[in-house]
Amino acid sequence: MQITLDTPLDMHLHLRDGEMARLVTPCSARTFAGAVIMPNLVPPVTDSAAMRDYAERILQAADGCDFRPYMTLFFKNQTRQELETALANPLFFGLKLYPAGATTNSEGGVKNLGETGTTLHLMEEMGIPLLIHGESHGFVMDREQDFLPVYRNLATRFPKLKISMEHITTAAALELLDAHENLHATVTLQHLLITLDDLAGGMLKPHLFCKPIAKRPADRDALLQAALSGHPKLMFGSDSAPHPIHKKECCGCAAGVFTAPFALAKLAETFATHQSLDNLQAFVSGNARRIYALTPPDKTVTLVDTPMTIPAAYRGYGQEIVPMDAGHTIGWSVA
Ligand SMILES: NC(=O)N[C@@H](CC(=O)O)C(=O)O
Repeated sequence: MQITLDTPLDMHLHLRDGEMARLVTPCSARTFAGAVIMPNLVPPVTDSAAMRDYAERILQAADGCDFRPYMTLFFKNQTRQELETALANPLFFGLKLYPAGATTNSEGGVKNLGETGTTLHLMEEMGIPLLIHGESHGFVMDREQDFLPVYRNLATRFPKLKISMEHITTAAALELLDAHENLHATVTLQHLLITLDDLAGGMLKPHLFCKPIAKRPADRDALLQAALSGHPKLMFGSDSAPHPIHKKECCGCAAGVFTAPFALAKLAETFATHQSLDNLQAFVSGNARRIYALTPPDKTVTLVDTPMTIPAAYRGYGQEIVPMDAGHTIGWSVA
């Protein structure tokens, strides 16, 4: 069995910077035609000059692969002038809003959502998508669910604003997605496959720890069914988020799961296992292209049902990252 995918897109990706970016960027650029690049560097990418320079470093790190970084700015109540300057860069994609402290490097995020209205009005008027890390500061298993009223409120107040609920993890978020025309969502590989049990039900698995945390079987099953069915508002966004091994295998494990190098192969295996390969194209590209009218570089990737073993670690440029399912064999690989 095999499948050829056109212009695969990763709609939520962390490439970091410096040596780490040099190691991980080719892992995505080899198989994806483009990816939405998250701005949570230290310091975060808040203005157009920093965004332009970061895009340049990513393109250099992509090592000759045809790969379009769709760049985001870290939401900071940007002004009209700042948004216009960003829009002048053809690689600019949207603004990513982090509630302050919700996840890795988000300390400078939004403290008071009530103060975001002016920028959101401008974004609506200018057609700039809003990407949100939708978690409250409550109990960890309820953070996404607690945030859903915020999505509802924003979707209603700004009906022309394209809002993406990033890396959704609950059946409740899926329901909300269907209730508002202007809501869209990304979902990761790990949230289609694992629950809290896989992470913490037995021995603690740091390489499965991310934000939002994996939820209940019913949530995982609902997300998987939606992806397998090619749900038209659901897009693949790996949230592949590399951390060096010493920040994962330690006391105080950083949140983030690294999946980029084999995400498409694992998705192909998953969709094939559920006789849903026909819907993979929509999930990994078609939906995103339609929702955002994207024209990524032409690129096709053929996946075959030839097994591959996920490496124990990815090493280079003085970095070492342990991926999800390190050392496991999966049934599919890139041809
Ligand atoms: N997903 C994560 O657990 N971590 C991401 C940030 C994020 O997307 O939440 C990271 O940058 O490490």
